[in-house]
Amino acid sequence: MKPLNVVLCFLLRERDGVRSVLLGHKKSGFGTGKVVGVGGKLEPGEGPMEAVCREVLEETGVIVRPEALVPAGRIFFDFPYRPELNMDTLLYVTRSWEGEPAESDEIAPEWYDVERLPLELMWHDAGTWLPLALDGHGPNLRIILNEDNATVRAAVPL
Ligand SMILES: Nc1[nH]c(=O)nc2c1ncn2[C@H]1C[C@H](O)[C@@H](COP(=O)(O)OP(=O)(O)OP(=O)(O)O)O1
Repeated sequence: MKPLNVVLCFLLRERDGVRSVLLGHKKSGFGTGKVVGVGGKLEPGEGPMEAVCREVLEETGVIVRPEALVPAGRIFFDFPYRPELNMDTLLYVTRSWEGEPAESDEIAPEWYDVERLPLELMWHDAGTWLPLALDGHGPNLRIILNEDNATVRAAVPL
């Protein structure tokens, strides 16, 4: 089964020596109730960077330009027990945007200290790849989920 093509974008800012990342409380759709990255599925005919700019605008009201996006890795979320959920996910970070993040129907955005990510509120796998992506290590991983479609069976190089 063909995976869904997905993008995630992490806005990074530094204030008073503290590096923060914009994450969001998901209010609807897949992963409701979790803290997640901003992003979503590509629309037909759309390129990944185009999708990032659209999703960031839809979910947070912030304008990000394609030139400001830095590729930050690729994660294949592999759900062997629900293969229709498989997602091939491109990660991006950006340090430059216009506007202030605001709540939407999909996401309530919030800044988190990169050194104290809210991993207990996120997908179980986030601890495996998110710190690597935010530190510029460009993780390239297949995350294989367990039968509960939540906990991690394995993380293997792509
Ligand atoms: N194991 C996992 N760990 C994680 O951190 N994020 C995951 C994940 N599996 C999926 N995701 C993310 C990637 C993607 O941003 C999101 C699902 O895409 P969407 O936000 O587009 O879903 P929705 O159901 O809200 O879609 P729409 O109804 O089309 O808005 O879930």
